[in-house]
Amino acid sequence: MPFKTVTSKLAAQLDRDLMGPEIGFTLEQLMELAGFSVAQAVLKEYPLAASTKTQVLVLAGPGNNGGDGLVCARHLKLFGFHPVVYYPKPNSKTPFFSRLVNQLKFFNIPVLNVDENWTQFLDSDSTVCVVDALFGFSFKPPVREPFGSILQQLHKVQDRLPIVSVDVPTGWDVDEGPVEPNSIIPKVLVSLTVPKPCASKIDSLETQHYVGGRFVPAEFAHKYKFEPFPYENADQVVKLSPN
Ligand SMILES: NC(=O)C1=CN([C@@H]2O[C@H](COP(=O)(O)OP(=O)(O)OC[C@H]3O[C@@H](n4cnc5c(N)ncnc54)[C@H](OP(=O)(O)O)[C@@H]3O)[C@@H](O)[C@H]2O)[C@@H](O)CC1
Ligand SMILES: [K+]
Repeated sequence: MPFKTVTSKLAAQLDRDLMGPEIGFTLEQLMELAGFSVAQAVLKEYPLAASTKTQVLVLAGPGNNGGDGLVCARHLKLFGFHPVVYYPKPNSKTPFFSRLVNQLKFFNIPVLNVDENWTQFLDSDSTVCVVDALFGFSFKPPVREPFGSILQQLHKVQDRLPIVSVDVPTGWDVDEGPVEPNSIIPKVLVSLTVPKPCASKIDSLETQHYVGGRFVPAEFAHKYKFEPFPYENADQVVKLSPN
């Protein structure tokens, strides 16, 4: 399905618009829907009935992309998966993020800190997939540590352990795509609200492309010059390619 994209600059403006005084969404509301939609994409791609594996490794970054990952982990648990979260640089700017972490503890979901051994979960015998919620549309290369080393590890295992990237494959230039030679190639990309330009660089033979974050009416989509996506029923994601 052909799709329009919005640049990183426009995506940030769209976000501010949704959370501005006129429309009035809160970050918490949008993040809940964003994380919920990523969990739905995981379930659609890796149905529990098709495998004996249930473990999912969620890598959460320091910004809102990481927050989507924290929410996603909670919904994955409700769906029947066993998520483990690696959260090396907790967001300390707002208490909301520590509340999301408390919710994970409430759900008995392990949250590993920077010093803990997260690479033990890069094991395709027990792990279904890795959710890449490290960076989204505000990422500016080059990547700083510890995230550079994390990406190197992911690059090494990506042929045997599928990566599900949230909004933007981490390390990709949001507008240009995979500019670094060792960029990760996700098996699934879940664009949020509307794909960013890097999504047009994915190879549909390698990467299944979904859009999620079902939170704008048609008029708002038209203001940002894209068509609403053909979500079915109560689905929070729609597959754009291959279809
Ligand atoms: N409307 C929507 O669609 C919604 C979108 N949502 C989600 O929000 C995402 C955008 O979130 P965001 O703006 O917080 O930025 P994000 O990409 O998480 O990264 C910022 C962090 O990364 C850091 N950082 C940057 N570059 C770095 C580097 N090279 N190396 C290391 N660190 C680096 C930077 O640190 P700083 O530079 O500030 O020190 C900061 O801490 C979006 O993609 C979507 O997933 C939903 O939650 C809500 C509704
Ligand atoms: K990401």
